[in-house]
Amino acid sequence: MMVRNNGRPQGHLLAIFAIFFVASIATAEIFYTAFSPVIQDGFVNTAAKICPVAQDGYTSNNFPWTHDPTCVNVVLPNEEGTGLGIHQTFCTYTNVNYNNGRGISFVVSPEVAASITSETFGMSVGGLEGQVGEEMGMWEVKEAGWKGRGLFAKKDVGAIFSGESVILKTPVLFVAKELLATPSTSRRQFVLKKAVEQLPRKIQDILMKLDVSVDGTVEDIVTTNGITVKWPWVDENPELLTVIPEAARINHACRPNTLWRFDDYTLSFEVFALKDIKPGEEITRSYGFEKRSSHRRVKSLEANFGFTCQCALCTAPEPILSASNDRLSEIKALKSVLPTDQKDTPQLLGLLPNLIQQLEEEGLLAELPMYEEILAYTWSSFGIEDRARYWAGRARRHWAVVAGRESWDQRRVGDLFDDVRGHSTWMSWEGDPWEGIWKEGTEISPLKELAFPVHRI
Ligand SMILES: C[S@@+](CC[C@H](N)C(=O)[O-])C[C@H]1O[C@@H](n2cnc3c(N)ncnc32)[C@H](O)[C@@H]1O
Repeated sequence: MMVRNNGRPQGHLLAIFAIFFVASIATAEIFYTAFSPVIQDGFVNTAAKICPVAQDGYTSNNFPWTHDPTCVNVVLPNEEGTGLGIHQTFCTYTNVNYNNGRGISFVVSPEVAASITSETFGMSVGGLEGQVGEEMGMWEVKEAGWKGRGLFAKKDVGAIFSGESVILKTPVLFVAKELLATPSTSRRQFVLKKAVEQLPRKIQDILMKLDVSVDGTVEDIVTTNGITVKWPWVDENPELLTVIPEAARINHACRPNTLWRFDDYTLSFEVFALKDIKPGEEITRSYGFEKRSSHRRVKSLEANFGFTCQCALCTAPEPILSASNDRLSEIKALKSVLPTDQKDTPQLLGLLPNLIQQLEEEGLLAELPMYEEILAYTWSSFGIEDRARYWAGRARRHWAVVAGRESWDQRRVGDLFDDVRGHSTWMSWEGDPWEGIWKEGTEISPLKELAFPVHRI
């Protein structure tokens, strides 16, 4: 039986290193992978209607779908990318009633479909919809020059504050990225078209009017507007492209004013403000590559998304671009010398304030709280209360934006902020924290940190 547990590990740390290394490791899950014993190939035999999907060890014909799945067998490229590999089945699964009649279609393997439980369907964010974004008059779709149309904060409402939700919707389409890599063009297009045709008419019309890049097929709509999410409920965590028509209008910026999160349990997709957005300002998100230098960023966006970036940074005058490139190099260099051995922890006091400052100046805000939190634990471990509290306060504020006000991350560092001396990291460093910290001929020095003002939070 698959166990779904969105809870995260509790407990404290001389957390500095744990955060570093554990943050990137996905929460371990026990995955239940089902295999559909009868796969009908919709392309070969379009009359075949039944494509049973195993659920919790039992087999049911169409749960929770309102249409019988339609499947195709395709050949995937092999792992080396040098030729064709194994055959794989992908099917269209639709629930036309999902989320108060918004509807939802998946074009995925039977294993992925089998991992979607009735619980997920019961937890849809239907109740919250209608309170966020469009319906609240927060934003509107308008012309955005070279970028086509875009999403803008409405002029006649106040600012959208950092952390505030801008869009909270369920996707209407999920497509396995693997399918898009197959050479079986007609089979691929067959199931993709089916997935749209089975959705409610209103959503079909909205989907088919989204921006396109090549030929206006459903595949083109999916690749132009889809956002990549990982599906953690089956082995190998396949990537799915998901289309949320409202979010699809958001243009790319290398220094965006929103971030998004996808809850793979409730299937809710939320776009939220990363910083305050003024009335009339364009709402942007990053499609990726934001840490690369300007030239490489533009090339990567062209290669992966087929457009030449016209965002504020990419079109900025040369001195601004080169200052940004310098900061990006500095950020990379600082990250590369961060200590990986616990005995070198004191070096963090010199390196992290510099890194945080560069990230802040560069507008790479999403990365701030992790480093601020590490710094807070470091000061706490050396028994310097005001500095531990200062950095914990900053980390807590930034986590509340980046991970959410109710997030575990925000609460975790909040524990330190609320009671530094009672925290498990307090005075946990054994020995003299200043020993070996000044390295002859290097800039690794805590002096920079000591120059940081300690504000009352
Ligand atoms: C997901 S859509 C965004 C909304 C789209 N502009 C529209 O009119 O619906 C992605 C497309 O918008 C355009 N676009 C998005 N961000 C851009 C940017 N920074 N510079 C130039 N074009 C951009 C590109 O044509 C891209 O293929």
